[in-house]
Amino acid sequence: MTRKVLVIGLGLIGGSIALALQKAPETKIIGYDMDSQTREHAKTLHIVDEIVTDPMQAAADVDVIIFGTPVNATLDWMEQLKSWPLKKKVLVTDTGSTKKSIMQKAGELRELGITFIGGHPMAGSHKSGVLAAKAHLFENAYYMLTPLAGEEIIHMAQLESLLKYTHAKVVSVSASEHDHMTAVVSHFPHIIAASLVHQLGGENGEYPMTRSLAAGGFRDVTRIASSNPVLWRDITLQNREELITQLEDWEAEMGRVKQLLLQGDAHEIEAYFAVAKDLRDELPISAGAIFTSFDLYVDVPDYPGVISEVTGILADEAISITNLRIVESREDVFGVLVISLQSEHDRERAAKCIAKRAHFETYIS
Ligand SMILES: NC(=O)C1=CN([C@@H]2O[C@H](COP(=O)(O)OP(=O)(O)OC[C@H]3O[C@@H](n4cnc5c(N)ncnc54)[C@H](O)[C@@H]3O)[C@@H](O)[C@H]2O)C=CC1
Ligand SMILES: O=C(O)C(=O)Cc1ccc(O)cc1
Repeated sequence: MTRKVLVIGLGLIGGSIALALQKAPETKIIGYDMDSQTREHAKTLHIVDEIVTDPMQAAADVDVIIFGTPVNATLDWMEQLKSWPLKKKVLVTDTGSTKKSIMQKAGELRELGITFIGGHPMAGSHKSGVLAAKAHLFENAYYMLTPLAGEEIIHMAQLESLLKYTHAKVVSVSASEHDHMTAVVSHFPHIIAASLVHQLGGENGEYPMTRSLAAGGFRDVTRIASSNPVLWRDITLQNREELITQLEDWEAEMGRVKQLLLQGDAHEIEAYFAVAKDLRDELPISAGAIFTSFDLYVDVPDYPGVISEVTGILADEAISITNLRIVESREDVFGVLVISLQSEHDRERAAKCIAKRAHFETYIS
């Protein structure tokens, strides 16, 4: 019997889940988004099998409902769900970055006999919208589930058997553990990134040239400030208690740094950076990497057209590139071209065909 899945919210995350689930056998993916252009794209790009304009009507006949909406919109939909005609065994989940408020609402749904298991794939990017959706977005990333206490094992198994098509690592945690951990590694860094950009904005009057100098490091640490503001408004509002604690800890930490600078003790300052370097260098790469990119470094000789030669080879082999940059223009005959690919598999294929057809050396950082 065909399993029917309704995805509400077809942006980066909802669209990527829908694409990943296209590989699930005997599964029909139905999609809804409040934005008509998104609905149109989802249909023409075959992200879903069917687009609907009335999610309530569609929900009556589906086995699984997945919310890919910003977290405040998800709360609104969950409220509406209470009065919808649904299949008795429907399984409802979400993809939101916060979990405490959502699971509180899930408790209300449980009282009405509706099963809701919170979900949060720990992968994504600063990009948003259906056109950024990718089937492999969640590969190897953690996918956190936050069941209500006493959730039936069979419901967990049903959800996991569907999510296996995302190729993510599914783990279960409580909603409060989730909101604490994500505040530290995801939500608070967004505030810091935005604040650094604000600080740069403040330079415009007296030192307008500063922004032209914002290169490598600044761009790395502020990439996430380019994310969808509506999404982050909702996330920070829903997780504001944890974020206030993070902010207080950060203020204390900055106080410590200020003291180090006031004292001007070279040894202590070096130790501060050394401890941070060691901790940063020990971070696992694949375990829950939030923004996964598969970079391939190519040593390319310095002659006109060499970059289009490499991209042409990849195009011939139908390998998509997500990013391309030159990290270092050396003064000798070789430069390093960094190509970001969509998956480990694509990176291996790219390395092989570049080596075979162009004889350039490739390596992974
Ligand atoms: N952006 C990221 O990297 C990640 C985001 N998330 C979570 O996934 C959810 C979706 O985020 P993204 O896909 O990044 O956002 P997005 O902005 O790419 O997509 C959201 C989609 O929801 C639609 N939408 C907004 N309000 C709606 C409503 N009331 N009813 C129906 N559709 C509505 C929008 O039109 C849009 O197509 C959020 O809850 C977010 O916290 C989770 C992991 C990573
Ligand atoms: O782009 C990045 O590095 C992100 O931070 C992506 C992201 C955004 C929201 C999440 O809940 C999880 C991951």
